[in-house]
Amino acid sequence: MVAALRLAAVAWDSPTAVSASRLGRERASLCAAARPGGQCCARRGLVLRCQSGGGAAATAATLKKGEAADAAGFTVVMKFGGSSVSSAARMREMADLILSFPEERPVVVLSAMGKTTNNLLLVPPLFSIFRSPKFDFFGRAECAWLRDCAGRREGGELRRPQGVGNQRARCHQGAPSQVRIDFVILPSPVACKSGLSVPWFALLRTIDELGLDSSIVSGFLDELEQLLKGVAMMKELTLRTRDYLVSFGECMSTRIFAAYLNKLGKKARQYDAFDLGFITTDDFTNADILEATYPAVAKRLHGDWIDDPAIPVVTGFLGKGWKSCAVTTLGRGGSDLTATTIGKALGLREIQVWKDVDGVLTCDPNIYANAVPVPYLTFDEAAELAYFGAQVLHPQSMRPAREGGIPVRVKNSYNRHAPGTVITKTRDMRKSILTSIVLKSNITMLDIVSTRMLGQYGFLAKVFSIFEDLGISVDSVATSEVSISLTLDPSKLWSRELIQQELDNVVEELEKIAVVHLLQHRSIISLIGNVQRSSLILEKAFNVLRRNGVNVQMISQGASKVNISLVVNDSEAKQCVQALHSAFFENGFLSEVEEADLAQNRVPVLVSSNGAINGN
Ligand SMILES: Nc1ncnc2c1ncn2[C@@H]1O[C@H](COP(=O)(O)OP(=O)(O)O)[C@@H](O)[C@H]1O
Ligand SMILES: N[C@@H](CC(=O)OP(=O)(O)O)C(=O)O
Repeated sequence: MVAALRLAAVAWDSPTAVSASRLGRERASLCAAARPGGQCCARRGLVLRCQSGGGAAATAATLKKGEAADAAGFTVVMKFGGSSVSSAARMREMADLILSFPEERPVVVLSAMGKTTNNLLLVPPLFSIFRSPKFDFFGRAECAWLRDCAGRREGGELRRPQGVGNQRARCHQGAPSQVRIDFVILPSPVACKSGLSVPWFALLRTIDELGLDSSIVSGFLDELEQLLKGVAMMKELTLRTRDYLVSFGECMSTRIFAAYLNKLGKKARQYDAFDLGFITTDDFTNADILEATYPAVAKRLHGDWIDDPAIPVVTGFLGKGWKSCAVTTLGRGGSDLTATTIGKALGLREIQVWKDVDGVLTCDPNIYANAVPVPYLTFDEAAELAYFGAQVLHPQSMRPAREGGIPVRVKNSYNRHAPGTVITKTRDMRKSILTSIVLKSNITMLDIVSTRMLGQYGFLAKVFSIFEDLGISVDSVATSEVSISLTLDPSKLWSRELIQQELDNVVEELEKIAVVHLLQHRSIISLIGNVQRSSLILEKAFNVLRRNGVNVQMISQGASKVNISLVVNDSEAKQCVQALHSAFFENGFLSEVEEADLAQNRVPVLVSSNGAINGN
């Protein structure tokens, strides 16, 4: 397996930009030259072409910090999330932002525009409805409409074909799923009742407004339509097909942005991550990046730059399964991970992730508007924060940055002069108590009390082996000798679409050795902070919760020691976060503690990222 991976790392044959018209041909050659040694080379497509033949051993090792940057001229990764590139105006601003740092030589990583990924995931059920016998007429009308929009521009505006409104009315009369039908057959191509837009309308408008040629994406749109028809016909959307489907978002946004940079006279080259060298596990929708990725990416970007310098514009979120050779995705928000992987592969000075907020905040601004930016974080704090539900960073994204020792800067693309958050291996924790509060809702909790059929070791081991056998991951755990309380992440259950059945199985298995209480609609509130101050954090937190009449149902402090998790009822959770935020961040609590420390002549502890004590 190791040998196969090493070969796969260098066996990429990947022209820098694949014209849409080539895609059909590429797909036709699918895996025809199937891999005698297991190595493969990805091209766009539901099934990907594999390359036969030996291939040289990996020549490029992951480059040490600074080495590659010097040789290839790259200094930073600049990753722009969907919110930063949601329209033509935003793309213009991002191009301007990149060019406003002439001293930098960036590798650009882009997500899909706006909510494209969500919207793409919404389309297959719609197509299924339209292609069902009952709505066949509308199905055909819809396909014609899409073709019409893709192919035609009139006075700079996309026009829906005649009669769509009528069809909508008819549809309303007979449709059992009116809401869904509303969504697709909308009065205007870019807006609809639900507030969502069908992805490619916004995309075509963007191309138009940037003065680019729609041929950049027309091949993709044809392919997308074929794919959707296929899904509707098969009445099946596997995880593998889902990944392929959503990959269109990043493949198109990067092509548009690279074309726009080129139009501005700034030479850019588009890369699909699955062609660039991103090799992953075959866990569709949640793939892990394999080690072979680093040398492959470094070699390719480096080589291309030497041959013909151009700003690389890379698709975030995507990879290639090392066994299947199919397009994989890195989990929602995975473009952050793409960025840090490239940062580590090239040994860059800094990784910048540009968002729509002023950095990592003291809590989710959607829960509490008084949230303020956190200026510094350690990789451990950021990872814990992401893992426990802060949507701002992908949970795995800190790993490559930590391994490569490369600072990550979270910046606001809408407010570029705001300092943002700098994430590094260690930071001065002397004044730090609580850093951020994270809420993860809709958690399932299990209280498992031994019936003493097994000894202590046997009990714990058996409980965890049941979870392992059923492939369910556990988030937080609190144990005593004969009981365990633990929480399960709903997304990990939902992603496998077996929610209730799986829970029933777990409970049934556990009941063979324990009394089990299944508690749903719970939330985990994670207090990310300085573990050296955990007593102070807990004292303050419990005072606040008591005053608010909230009962904590489980407490857990992870081994990383930057996180204390409290489980409360879903219904109380938001109010708890707001109250905790006010108490810790808004009422001079920090100054009070500092004064108390000074009065007691206590020298605060200097702590590194993982809680190791450096001084006392
Ligand atoms: N602690 C937090 N700090 C900052 N943003 C947060 C936090 N928790 C949740 N968020 C949400 O994360 C969003 C940014 O992440 P994301 O949508 O993935 O950005 P992008 O798509 O630009 O990469 C913010 O708009 C905010 O609503
Ligand atoms: N487009 C993907 C990947 C991503 O990273 O997006 P964003 O950077 O906008 O969170 C998603 O929506 O999950």
